[in-house]
Order: sequence, then C-alpha cells, then structure tokens
Amino acid sequence: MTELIQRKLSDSKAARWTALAIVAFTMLCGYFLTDVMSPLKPMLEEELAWTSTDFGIFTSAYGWFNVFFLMLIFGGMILDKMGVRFTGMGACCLMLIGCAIKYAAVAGYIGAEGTIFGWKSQVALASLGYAIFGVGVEIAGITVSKVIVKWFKGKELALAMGLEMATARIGTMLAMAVTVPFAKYFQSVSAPVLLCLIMLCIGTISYMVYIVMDRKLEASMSAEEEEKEEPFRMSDVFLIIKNKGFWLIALLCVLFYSAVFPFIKYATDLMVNKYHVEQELAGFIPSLLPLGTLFLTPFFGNLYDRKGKGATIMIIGAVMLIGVHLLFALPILNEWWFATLVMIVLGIAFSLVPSAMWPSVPKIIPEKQLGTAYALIFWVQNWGLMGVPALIGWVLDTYCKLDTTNGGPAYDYTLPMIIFCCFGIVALFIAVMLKREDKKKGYGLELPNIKQ
Ligand SMILES: C[C@H](N)C(=O)N[C@@H](CCCCN)C(=O)O
Repeated sequence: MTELIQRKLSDSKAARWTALAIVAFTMLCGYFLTDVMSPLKPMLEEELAWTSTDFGIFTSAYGWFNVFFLMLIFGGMILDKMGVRFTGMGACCLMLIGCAIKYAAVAGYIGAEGTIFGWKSQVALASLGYAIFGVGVEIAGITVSKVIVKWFKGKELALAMGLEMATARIGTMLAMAVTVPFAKYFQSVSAPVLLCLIMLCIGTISYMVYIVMDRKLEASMSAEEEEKEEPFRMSDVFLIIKNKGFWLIALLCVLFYSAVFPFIKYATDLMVNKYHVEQELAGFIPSLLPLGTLFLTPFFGNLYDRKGKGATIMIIGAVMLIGVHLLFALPILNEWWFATLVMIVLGIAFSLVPSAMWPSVPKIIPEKQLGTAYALIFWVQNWGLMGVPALIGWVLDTYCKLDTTNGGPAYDYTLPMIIFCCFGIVALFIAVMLKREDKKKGYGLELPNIKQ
C-alpha cells in the first residue's frame, strides 16, 4: 500500500534556510542605509555646511511618518490583509524611493539652495527621503519577521530570527566601517549613499527571488492547511490590544531598546568624557557591541529553540542591562579596559533579550494577526527610539555640563546613565510580569520552539 505524504516546501531544510538567507540579505541592505550617514557627520559639516541641528533633524526623520502618521501600523494591517509578497515589495519600493530622494539631495541634484519651512532645502529633502525610507525599512522588518514565522514555526524559529538579526547587523557594521573610506576615496560625501542605492536594488531583486519561493511554498501547502487560515479582520486589532501578554512584550521592547540603541549614539562620547579614551579610538569600544551580537544572538536563539526558557532569558538580559548601566554610572575604575569589559557584557544582554523576545510573539499572537502585532510593537518601540536620544541630549545640556579649561564641551555622564539604568529596572519588572502571565495563560514561553 502506498501512502501519499504531502511535504510542504518549508519541511525542506535547504529551502527554508535559502529563503532566510534571501530575506536576511534584503534587511542587511536596509540596515546599511539606516546607519550610513552617522560616520559622515563631520564630512557633512565640512563639505555641505550642515550644523549639528541639521544632522539632528535629519536623524530624527527616520521615525516621523512611522510614529506620527501611524504608517507602521497601516503597514502591519496591509501585511496581514495582503500578505508578505505584496507588502515586502511595497516596502522595498519605499526604501528605494526614499534612498533615491536622499541621494539626490545629498549629491546636490535637488534642493541645493533655498529653504523649506525654515530648514535648508537640502536638509529638508534629505530628511523627507530618510523618512520615506524609514517607513520602508520598518515595514520590511515586520514583513521579514512574518516570513520567518511562515517557514520556521515549530522548527528553528529563534535561531532563524537570531541569524536574520545578525545578518542585518552586518549592514550596520559595514556602514560604520566602509562609509568614510569610501567617501574619501571618491572624494564625495554622497558616494556611500549611491552605494546604498545600488545595494538596495540588489536587495529588492533578492526579495523578488523570495517571492517565487513564497509562491512555491503556498502551492505545496495542503488545501486543508490553507483553509485553516482565516482572513484578517479589522476587529483583530482590538483582540491584539486587549491581550495583556502583547502589551508586556511591547513595553519590554520599548524599555529594553531605549536603553541600548540611544545609549549607542552617546557611547563614544561617554568613552571620551568618563574613560578619557582618545577621540579617534573612542568609537572602537562601542563597536564591539554589534560585533558580539553577530555571534551571540543566533547562539541564544538556538538555545531557546532547543531548551526553551524564553521568559527567563529575557529576565537575565534585563538584570545584565541594569548591572551594565549602573557600572557605567558609578565613579569607579575610569579605565578603558573596564569600559571594554562592561561593553562586552552589554553585548551579551543585547543578544539575550532580542533572541528570546521576537520569537516569543508568535506564541502569544495568532499567525494571521502577526503582522499587525509586530507593527504595533515596532510603533511603541519607535517612540522610545525617537524620544530617548532627545531626552538624553537635553539632560546633558541642562544638568551635566562641566567647566573646562580648553573651552571644548565636557559632560558628567552620571545622570544619563542612571536614566538608562532606570529603563532597565522597569524592563526587569515587566519581564517578571511576563513570566507570571505566561504561567497563568500557558503561552509556552518557557517551552522549546522545536516540536519533537
Ligand atoms: C529597529 C527595528 N524596529 C527593530 O526593532 N529591529 C530589531 C529586529 C526586529 C526583527 C526581529 N525579527 C533589531 O534588533 O534590530
């Protein structure tokens, strides 16, 4: 007797890891452009006469449309209604359009003279481009999360998410490492943005290849499986926001990421002011952080897949975060090697929490609502990513300025570090509540992701 066993495409190891590699590459290209302008700040000031305020306006533009126009939330709903193929391509197009506008502005093809709303036209147009790109890359982020759940649910879900984050962080590291030499080689501050545009085109082509795989995956799913998938309804949004577990994850996300991403923006300055590291070498110590997460995020993801303990991993990460910021705040061991050790511990914490947090969302929210749920979490997180750097900047200017003999600005970083530490304390409290909620509701956060 022959038994017909229908195998889904995602049951093939080669197929699902190939799908992951393709979409992770698209994210690498997106993360590259996200951070490409940071190392260029001095060149923008010298060559294009940008001020720090111009740079601040430009940097904050990333979140404008996502936060104030709720573009991310609409993106999540479109994702759940229209699927990963349509939304992913839409996100790639937005990234391309945004990057093209940004390049045209920085290269001086548009807005070279005059002002818009009192801002230099060039700054305003580059910001507009970055704001459009910000919508694209964030929607791409939630789409790729849903893609990974589609292929890896019940399998190596956390490892796959960890590898995707690690690949994306290569984009961040490339931005830090190659941008300035590239701009200097071509003697043009806009050359790295053009490189990003080319990379984004390749990233978009790579997503088109994924679309072909996605069609094949769906064709390989049994009719029964497809029928089980009910369509997304607007009322589902209320089901998500009524879910306590969802809010605990969203709060943990905004608190945790607010204590890491904005900290990185000030970390070089902290190394100079507190640990007396030379300006030229000061960026090296914070750069260890993304480097460490490259290896550790997939490692902890794999651990979560096989052994479980997701809620416990998040608690440990939050405890480490508190310890790190406390050590940076205390007036002890103001030595570069001590700062390096503490930064390595932060790298471990920054691998622990994301490796457990993102793969835990599908355990709390049904798959058909996942796009909207990830979008809502990103939206809450974007408030922190936008507001906290501004808060720390204001605190530094208002309360932490020191008198110097050489006339240059110097800061006492104790208060900002205490603020970061407080985010960690509240994050720990939320992580403990999440573990209790998991026990009550049986989400399975402490269980392995791989079903035997
Ligand atoms: C900045 C962005 N909103 C974000 O949170 N990115 C996360 C990765 C989230 C996707 C997980 N599949 C990050 O840690 O970079």
